[in-house]
Amino acid sequence: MKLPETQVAVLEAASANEPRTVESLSEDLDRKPESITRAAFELADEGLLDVSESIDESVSLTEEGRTYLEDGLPEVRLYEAAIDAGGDDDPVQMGQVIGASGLEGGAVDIALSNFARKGYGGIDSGEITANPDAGGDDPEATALESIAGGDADLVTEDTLDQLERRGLIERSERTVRSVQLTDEGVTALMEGVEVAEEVDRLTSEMLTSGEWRDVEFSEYNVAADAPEIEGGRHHPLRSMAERVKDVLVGMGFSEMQGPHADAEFWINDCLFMPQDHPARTHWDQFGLDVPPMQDLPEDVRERVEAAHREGVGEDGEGYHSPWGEDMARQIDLRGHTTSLSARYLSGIAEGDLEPPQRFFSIEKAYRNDEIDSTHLLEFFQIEGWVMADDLSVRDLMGTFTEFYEQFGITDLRFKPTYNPYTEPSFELFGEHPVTGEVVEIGNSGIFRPEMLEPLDVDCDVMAWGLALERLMMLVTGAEDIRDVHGTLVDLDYLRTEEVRY
Ligand SMILES: N[C@@H](Cc1ccccc1)C(=O)O
Repeated sequence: MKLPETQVAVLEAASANEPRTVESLSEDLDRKPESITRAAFELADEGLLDVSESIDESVSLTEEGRTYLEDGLPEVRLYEAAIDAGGDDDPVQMGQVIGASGLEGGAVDIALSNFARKGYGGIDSGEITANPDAGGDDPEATALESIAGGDADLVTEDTLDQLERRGLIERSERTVRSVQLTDEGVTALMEGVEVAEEVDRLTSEMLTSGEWRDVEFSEYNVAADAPEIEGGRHHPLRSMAERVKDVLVGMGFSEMQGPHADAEFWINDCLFMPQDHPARTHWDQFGLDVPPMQDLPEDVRERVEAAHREGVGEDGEGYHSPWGEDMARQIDLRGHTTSLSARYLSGIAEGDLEPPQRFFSIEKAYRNDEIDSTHLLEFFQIEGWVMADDLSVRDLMGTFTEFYEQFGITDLRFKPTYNPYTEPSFELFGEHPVTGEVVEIGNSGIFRPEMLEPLDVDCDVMAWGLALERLMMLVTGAEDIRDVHGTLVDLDYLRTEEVRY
């Protein structure tokens, strides 16, 4: 009889007297379990082998379980501390016993609830008593040791259930396949089996040489186990950015581009932010230790300086605050992408622009913020502006309503705010779908003449900076930004998050 190579190997390694697992064959024959499984099923189809399946349950300690294995269960530590303090004779102060036990934080609550459940003693008005008869081996502690030592079968089902409820162990099931020779298989082996030339994929060489005519092709077994393959894919936040881009392009906007590290001139000075403005100290903007920006357009620089010193228009006052070129040329990581808007409005990016114009960017901004559930040190800002002859706050609100509707967000709220470069200014808020909390999602306004005139723009410009991550939180219901973006994100989330469209 002629059989493909792997089938011959499996047949020869299988025994008629005792089942052998696919894993052990895979090790002995140095072939992948999935090819052994495939060969085994093919041999079973031929009647040469029996394949049997059983479920193997494995138990392992979770991180918390391992901690308790080392340090002792919290309730046992509490009990021991209570006994040491004489709690088996008279009630003792709880604070004192907890202190002596060395338990801290959440472990204290865990200790107290299990202490009561296990009848280790009583707790009453801040005092604790220990039941002297309760000492001895704690079955859960013993079970943790057995499981760690690979003897999970010594542990009773009840204890396993209890440990699983406490989150101290993880149980997983897996199918174990074993093979055994049938009588027909034994006969075939005695009569002799040979390796047949069989291929599992067609190559271009086979096609050109004509060899494909003479070989035998193995059949596909779509039921065979195969390793999971994680293909590359876009980060969910990147997909969200792409979607926002599509929406804005659909609304007639063009994309802006520009440097992440830029002169403070474009980040702050053009935005009529005085050089002694608190946001310019390095507390929330990252300054870079690099040579200053050389090429600032001289005419724009002069007009910006004049706006800062004397103001703009007849009633202009300016800040009269110190203004120096050194600071304007200093390079920072941009704290907002409004630096791009300043570059585009000034004409240095695309030349002079005639109204109407619409521009956007979805790019990173960097701030030295305190990291928490809604802040990272860098985030994606959805920057945008519209230039036209006559714009009002209604246009701004209408644009936001239309934009956010495309993401199913219809309950926008607006709150007046202050920006040095816009008047009036509005913050935007949306409701978080899970927590119901009202979350800030952006900031906006109509650029002031003190910003526009030095940039030589003589019509209206409304503008905004929205946070992509916050939009993502409202769309996905994520409650912590760190679950979506950054080093703490769960890989499974990145692999399996559905594409939202
Ligand atoms: N630069 C502002 C956003 C903004 C842009 C344009 C106009 C008004 C506000 C921020 O980072 O919060």
